[in-house]
Amino acid sequence: MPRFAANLTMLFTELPMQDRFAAAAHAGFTGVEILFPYDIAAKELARGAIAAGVEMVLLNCPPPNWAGGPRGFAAQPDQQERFRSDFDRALRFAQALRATHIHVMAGTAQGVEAHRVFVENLRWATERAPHASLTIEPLNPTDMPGYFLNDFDQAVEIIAEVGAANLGLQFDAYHAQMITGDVAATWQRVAAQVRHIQIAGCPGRHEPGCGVIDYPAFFALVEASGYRGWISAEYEPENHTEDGLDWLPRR
Ligand SMILES: O=C(O)C(=O)[C@H](O)CO
Ligand SMILES: [Mg+2]
Repeated sequence: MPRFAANLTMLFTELPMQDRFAAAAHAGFTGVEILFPYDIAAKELARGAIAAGVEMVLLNCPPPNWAGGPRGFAAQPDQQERFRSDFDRALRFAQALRATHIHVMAGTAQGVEAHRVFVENLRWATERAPHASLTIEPLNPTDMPGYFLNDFDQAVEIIAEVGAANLGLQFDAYHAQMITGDVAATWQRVAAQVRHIQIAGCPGRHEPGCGVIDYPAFFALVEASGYRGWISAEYEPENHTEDGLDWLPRR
């Protein structure tokens, strides 16, 4: 059975960040992720995770914070210097938090030069942090217009081109359904590259129990593929987070 993590940027937002770790543990999650943790000192976050007994599974890189910033710039040709310094900051946070994965966000960009820069930045980052697991995640163009990485085949090609053992695919089932209309078939195509999974109901991006994705079937498929990583709940709760956790296995 895969392990389940709660995305603390989106779940338990009824509480201050420091209290979300314990709330996630109490609800039955054994891991947590925070999209952009950089507004809070890493030591403080690490204390919260340790006290609650949850593992830090993932953080995003760059940008520096969640409020109003762009969704990354690793594929933006004029931002390579900034990418490198912000990646180093993400690495320091990941080390302090003992985070399993760092999600490298491409940002809005298009064309051949963006592809070249993204590959170059990813090569640099995988060499800079040979012991870190880095991921890239296709985001659907309805929610994230103009985002460079918006297709699963494109992501698999980029991972192959970078050719680093510590770079893999972040498979968000919500985005997969939005992009391809068939999350199960997409999973079958790319499962070998997947390092991390995120889930939400589709459409709407609410609880995994609502919408067209059959999550019990998806979890069975994932398990049958031999996936042993995390599945992270990354959705906007319809109401109070605690009231919408019926989908979580083993509760
Ligand atoms: O949008 C998503 O699905 C993500 O996982 C991004 O990291 C959010 O910034
Ligand atoms: Mg996601």
